[in-house]
Amino acid sequence: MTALLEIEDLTVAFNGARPVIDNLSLEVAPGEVVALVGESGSGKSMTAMSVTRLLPPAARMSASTLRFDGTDLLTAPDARLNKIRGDHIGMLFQQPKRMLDPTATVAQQVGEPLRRHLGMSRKAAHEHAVELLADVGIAEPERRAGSYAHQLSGGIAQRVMIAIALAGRPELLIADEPTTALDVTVEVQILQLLAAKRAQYGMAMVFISHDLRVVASIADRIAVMYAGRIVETGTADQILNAPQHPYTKALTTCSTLCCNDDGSLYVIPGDVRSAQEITAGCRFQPRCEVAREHGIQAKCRGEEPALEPCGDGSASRCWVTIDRKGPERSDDSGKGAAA
Ligand SMILES: Nc1ncnc2c1ncn2[C@@H]1O[C@H](COP(=O)(O)OP(=O)(O)OP(=O)(O)O)[C@@H](O)[C@H]1O
Repeated sequence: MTALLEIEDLTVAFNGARPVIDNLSLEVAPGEVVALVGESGSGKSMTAMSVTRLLPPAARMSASTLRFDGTDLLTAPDARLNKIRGDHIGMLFQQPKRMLDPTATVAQQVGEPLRRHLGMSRKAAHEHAVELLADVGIAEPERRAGSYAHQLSGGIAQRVMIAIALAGRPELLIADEPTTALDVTVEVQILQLLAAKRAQYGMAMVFISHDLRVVASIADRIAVMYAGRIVETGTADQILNAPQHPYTKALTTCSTLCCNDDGSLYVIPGDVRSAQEITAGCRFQPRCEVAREHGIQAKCRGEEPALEPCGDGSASRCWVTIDRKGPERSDDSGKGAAA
């Protein structure tokens, strides 16, 4: 099937420093939910901002392919990009109350894309905005339509943001940590709403989260990011139940709130910033317990492994998983997945 979103060899760097996204490739099929998972600073948001071409001005981006539904996003003029962002790619962010305009009512904000992109009159946009609020599960939508951001709870504000993002019936929704700022019960409700809307409209999603638990219920496929690289990719089932890469395994342990022998909560030793100092070898190596256990730190320090297919449709960037497969490994295409 032709990919809806195609990213090949995406690299993003700031001020000539080491790239924060390094040769990343990813495809999203129509209707598919792909989760990007990794610790803070691994490059998830920069990947999303590259797709919408909304990177900070200081960022320098390159890619061999960046295509959405046949449109080359690298060369598309601003007017076309604006239209794609409004009509075809919806966006959700972490702090819904901050993303809303404090000076406009809910109805004005939900109605704005309807007027701008669909050419609706003020009255028609208001009526449709109320319908959209009801559609995302907001009780008393008429009353809520007249509310301002400061009058909304975080969960209602995120429902409003979802109504805005889905107003143009986008083919792709990019959701960047959409539930991180919400409490657990509201988080579940928002995840259920997104899953329902995805089923209703058949839209694809790039769902960004630092938490594997959160993406478990919604993702078809998961790409695990570490220090600007995809280190493992596979179906949600593969990543959650049979992770290959030591970093994914460590994230899985964290997400199950596992305890160490002494009863303390398991955390991955070290932090992602240590990867900035790595100039050769695997970026996760300084934190990798598996490399230590296998006594292969020298190899891991010497050369960075490629993202290699694991034989079951998943792929992992780790010398341990590559060695396990022996010398007949296939090439590092990463197609249909990520590199
Ligand atoms: N304006 C900027 N100038 C320089 N570096 C930046 C800028 N914005 C982001 N970065 C760096 O880019 C890297 C990737 O950031 P990004 O926001 O994509 O990470 P993330 O995985 O989404 O984490 P988080 O969930 O914390 O946003 C980080 O090291 C970050 O410090």
